[in-house]
Amino acid sequence: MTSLGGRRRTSPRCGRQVQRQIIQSTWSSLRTRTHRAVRRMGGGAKANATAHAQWAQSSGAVVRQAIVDTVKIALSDPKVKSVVICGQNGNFCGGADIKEFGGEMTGPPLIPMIHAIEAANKPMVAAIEGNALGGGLELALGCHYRIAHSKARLGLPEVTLGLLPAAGGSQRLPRLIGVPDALDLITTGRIVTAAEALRLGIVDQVTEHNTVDAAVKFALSVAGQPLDARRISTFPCPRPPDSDALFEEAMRKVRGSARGAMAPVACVQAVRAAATLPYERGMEREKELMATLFTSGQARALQYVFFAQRAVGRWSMPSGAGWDTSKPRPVNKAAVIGLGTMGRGITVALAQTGLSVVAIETQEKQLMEAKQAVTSMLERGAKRRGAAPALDRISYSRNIQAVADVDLVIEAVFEDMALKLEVFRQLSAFCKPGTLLCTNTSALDVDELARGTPNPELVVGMHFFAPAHVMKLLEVVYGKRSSPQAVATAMQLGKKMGKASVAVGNCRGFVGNRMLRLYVEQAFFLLEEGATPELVDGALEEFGFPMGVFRMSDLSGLDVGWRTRKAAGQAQPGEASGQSARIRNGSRYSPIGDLVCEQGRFGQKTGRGWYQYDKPGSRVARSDPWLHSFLEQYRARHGLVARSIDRQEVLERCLYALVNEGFRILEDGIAAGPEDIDVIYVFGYGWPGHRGGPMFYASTVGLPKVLERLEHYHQAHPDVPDLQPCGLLRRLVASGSPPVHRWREVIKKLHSQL
Ligand SMILES: CCCCCC/C=C/CC(=O)SCCNC(=O)CCNC(=O)[C@H](O)C(C)(C)COP(=O)(O)OP(=O)(O)OC[C@H]1O[C@@H](n2cnc3c(N)ncnc32)[C@H](O)[C@@H]1OP(=O)(O)O
Repeated sequence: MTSLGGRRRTSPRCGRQVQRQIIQSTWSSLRTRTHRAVRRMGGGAKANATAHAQWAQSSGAVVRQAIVDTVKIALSDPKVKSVVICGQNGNFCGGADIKEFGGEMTGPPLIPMIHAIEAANKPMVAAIEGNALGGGLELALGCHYRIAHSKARLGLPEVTLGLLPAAGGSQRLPRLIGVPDALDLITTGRIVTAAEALRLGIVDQVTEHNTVDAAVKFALSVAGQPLDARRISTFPCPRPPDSDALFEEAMRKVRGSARGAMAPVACVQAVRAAATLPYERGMEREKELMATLFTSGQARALQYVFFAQRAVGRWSMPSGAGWDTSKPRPVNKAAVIGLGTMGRGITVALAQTGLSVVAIETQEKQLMEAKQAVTSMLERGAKRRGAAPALDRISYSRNIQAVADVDLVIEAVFEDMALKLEVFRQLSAFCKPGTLLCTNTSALDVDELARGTPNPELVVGMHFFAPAHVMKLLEVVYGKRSSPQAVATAMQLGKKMGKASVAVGNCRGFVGNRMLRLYVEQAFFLLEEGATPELVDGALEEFGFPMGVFRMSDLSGLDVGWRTRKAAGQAQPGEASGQSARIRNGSRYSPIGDLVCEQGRFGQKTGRGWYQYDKPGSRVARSDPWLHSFLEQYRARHGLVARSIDRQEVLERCLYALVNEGFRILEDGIAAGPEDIDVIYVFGYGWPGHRGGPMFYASTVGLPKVLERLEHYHQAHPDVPDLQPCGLLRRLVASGSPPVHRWREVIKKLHSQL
């Protein structure tokens, strides 16, 4: 048996040898070690040489070369009976280095390397600790056996990067675990635990102990046994009897869930090739499909989102404080105040994270209902994950004094400033010193709330999205006086809850809702000018949103925005006609949404909204003749002449207005960079990931074009000041429209000149 570091040990039990190949799968930090290892190998590798290597294009070539060489040596050495391939530092291999995808491929190609491993005449065993993802799992699938640690995670997440598993993964996985499960994993990129991998048949054994030792023991036990039945590429692909229907259903599902996204469709096509073609032809199809995806704009956009998601973790505040200078406080116990829909979801999310939670609701009946709802949400989640529900982590109380020993409170009462101020006053009296006070609000002023407490530095906003235990986005809103430590604590808690957490400044609507207002407003204006909800929604859904603006409004309830507009003094009762009915503070305003609400049409919950539904609560939207004649009468009353509007105009008006506000947000320093806005939109507002978020999208359209179209629409609608192109957009265009990752430099310069 050969050990790490080039020392050779002989198995005391059988005297046979196992070659261990170390694949280094962490990304940049170990490059130097990679090079050292390469030099060692270059200096005359022996059969027992260790390859510390990295799965990356630049050094990935080195890894592949090392694997090819070492496997060759191991196979030709009669003393070596079996080979174990493992990672280093507890990690098998997380897959390719995404940053290197644009570069030239050098070194031995991956596919022949995996084929050589599979064709080996000695048992090749993958010892999987940590992650085996993407190319990492494809390598493991080329091995004859896979032994995983119980904490390992396995998956083919390529689809989330706009790709498909193109090193044989799309052809081997269905042969190994069958078409339905392979389709699920490959089209969703879902990552599975070792236990699920064992149940699915991806791994042969799971160990709680040292994985490499277990794999070595296993490798020795199978040395000399025939391998023909272990080469996955030679397996016939099990074909379900109704496979045509299965693939059609899979195609319908991916087309419905990721509208316009190419990768999930290509994944279905690749698995279909595995099920219908001999392996070699399937591999050709896999290659063909990957060739289209690899250089596509969609793959670039999704890979941008991957890095943007990580970039938002490196948050900063205008003061310069940020993730690298602010230490979060430990949070072991938290309280949630108010157990409506949001409070319940937040309670579930906290309990699932492993925190002790005190859930407080003053009304007995509501408390009982909430307890029941939270319990069933936790039970459903636990069943899905195959874990025990975290019921005993939650205690329920009607008394706000139960917050006395918590480290952090999330207030989730009704969106009413007076009510929230009163809750914060009580919290300040009952919490122990230093308790962080968070408000779950989608629009209220965090500074005003903070001013009402003796310790404003402990106050931050945590804007969750409904349902809070499911939606991935969290806006962490810092006020003028929030301490960096308070922000760091909220950001870390968000990360622990598995949220894409984005730190943003305090302004009306924060980032997401501030931009959304402009998007919705343009949709209303388009209705006034001649569009229908169907036309607007059709254009937006074709663009890739899961729901257009009107369908989404029906789902979330029209009354929510109406209440906000009434509170802001915008919505006024009655059907006044004439120009003044459509002007607020000197700017164009559309009362269409208010008038629809006055009819008691609040969307799905009332069975009527922008569409009609079979009954209240039903989800299938049907075109509503009432709405169309309402629009005609409205236009007639206001002297508006309907004109023909095409989908292009719908997209430009709605999306560029939203993007323009994004530039204003960057200019105001409410978001630190375009990545923050893009992550908020992709994870919280259904912006299609394959378009990369609104700011990335603007860069792909071309900033000069966005500027020109905004100027055009502003000229056509001078009463809509929001359409006036933002100064930052002009500045970026004047500086040659740099790529999105360089916008921060321009923004920094702009801020330094203010
Ligand atoms: C023409 C055919 C060519 C075929 C070539 C072969 C193709 C193979 C396909 C693939 O393998 S695609 C890649 C598949 N793998 C993944 O998608 C995994 C992505 N990574 C993750 O899921 C996670 O990072 C992790 C591995 C589970 C680790 O999670 P953890 O929370 O511990 O760390 P992070 O904060 O996510 O990442 C740390 C650090 O590393 C960077 N990074 C992570 N993965 C990659 C990667 N695949 N490529 C480049 N860089 C990666 C990440 O950006 C972080 O760095 P930062 O500087 O802090 O941003």
